[in-house]
Amino acid sequence: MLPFARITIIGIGLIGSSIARAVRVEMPTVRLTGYDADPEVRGIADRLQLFDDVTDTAGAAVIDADLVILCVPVGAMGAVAAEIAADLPADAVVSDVGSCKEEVLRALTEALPGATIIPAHPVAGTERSGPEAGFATLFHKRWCIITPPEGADALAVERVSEFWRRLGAEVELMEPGHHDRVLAITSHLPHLIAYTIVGTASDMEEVTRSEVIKYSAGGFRDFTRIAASDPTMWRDVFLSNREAVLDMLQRFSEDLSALQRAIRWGKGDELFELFTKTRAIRRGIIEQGQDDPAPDFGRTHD
Ligand SMILES: NC(=O)C1=CN([C@@H]2O[C@H](COP(=O)(O)OP(=O)(O)OC[C@H]3O[C@@H](n4cnc5c(N)ncnc54)[C@H](O)[C@@H]3O)[C@@H](O)[C@H]2O)C=CC1
Ligand SMILES: O=C(O)C(=O)Cc1ccc(O)cc1
Repeated sequence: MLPFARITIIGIGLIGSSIARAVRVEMPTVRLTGYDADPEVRGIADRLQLFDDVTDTAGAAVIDADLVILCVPVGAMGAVAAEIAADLPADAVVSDVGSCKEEVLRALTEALPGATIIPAHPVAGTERSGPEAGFATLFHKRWCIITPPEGADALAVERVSEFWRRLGAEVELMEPGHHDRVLAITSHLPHLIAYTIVGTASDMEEVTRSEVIKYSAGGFRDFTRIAASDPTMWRDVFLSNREAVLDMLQRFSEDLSALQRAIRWGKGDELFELFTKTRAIRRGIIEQGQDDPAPDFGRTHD
């Protein structure tokens, strides 16, 4: 049996449109409704026939939904939840796909007291955004972390888990605060570092900058892909997960200072030891089948 029959997606960007496409493939009998605050995005969603219905207001989109998934930047989650509050059916499950969970859960709970809220985070994406960037296989073999609030309805948690499994994801449950610390180091800090290094390179004098572009071999190119990620989305991530990101950043700066010292004093053995350890981590990731799918996905879905 299908976990949900009438699904509403609010925010039709990379993630919202990918969910819509995947639902069409994996659960074709589901009735899909979409809403986006941007009329141009609503027009594109109509043209691409991603939904059975695209509505002009958030309230109209949720009126008969049994699952509502908020796919907007994390800083907009609370406002969107407040917008749907009056029209949300009492038995609907509300979920989201935000990259940070603790503050989003607080915002959703405040805007929707008494609603069944089961947040989720598909750990899958690319640097691209908007409805045309999405694709149906985005979640295949990727983790989806469900972060239920304390005392959450077990059946609702299982229905949301089953929904994500049907889209091809592997589901894991996690406490929201723990999720935010894990993602701070595995996703948020790497993005911050990419934004910094590309920013530093672009601040160089004119002649060096053109050489940076000309000779951007592997390392720098990989950073520019990540640093091309959506500015609104990532501004919101850093403001929402402030504590955990600042904590990881502190540790990172200490480790960076240690490396700086090792280079200054010619401690090659320290450098070698670290690089050997990090190489093993990369190999471990590949063995688990979690190596970087994004660049290929991005290219084949242009
Ligand atoms: N981009 C990625 O790789 C991943 C993103 N996420 C999370 O998914 C969420 C969506 O991200 P993307 O799809 O990448 O962003 P996106 O920029 O592609 O799409 C966001 C959409 O939300 C709409 N929107 C913004 N404010 C709104 C509002 N108040 N009401 C209705 N619509 C509104 C925008 O018009 C836009 O179409 C974010 O919370 C992000 O943290 C999660 C996993 C991966
Ligand atoms: O494009 C990449 O490399 C990503 O890291 C995609 C991504 C961005 C944000 C998330 O919360 C999860 C995945």
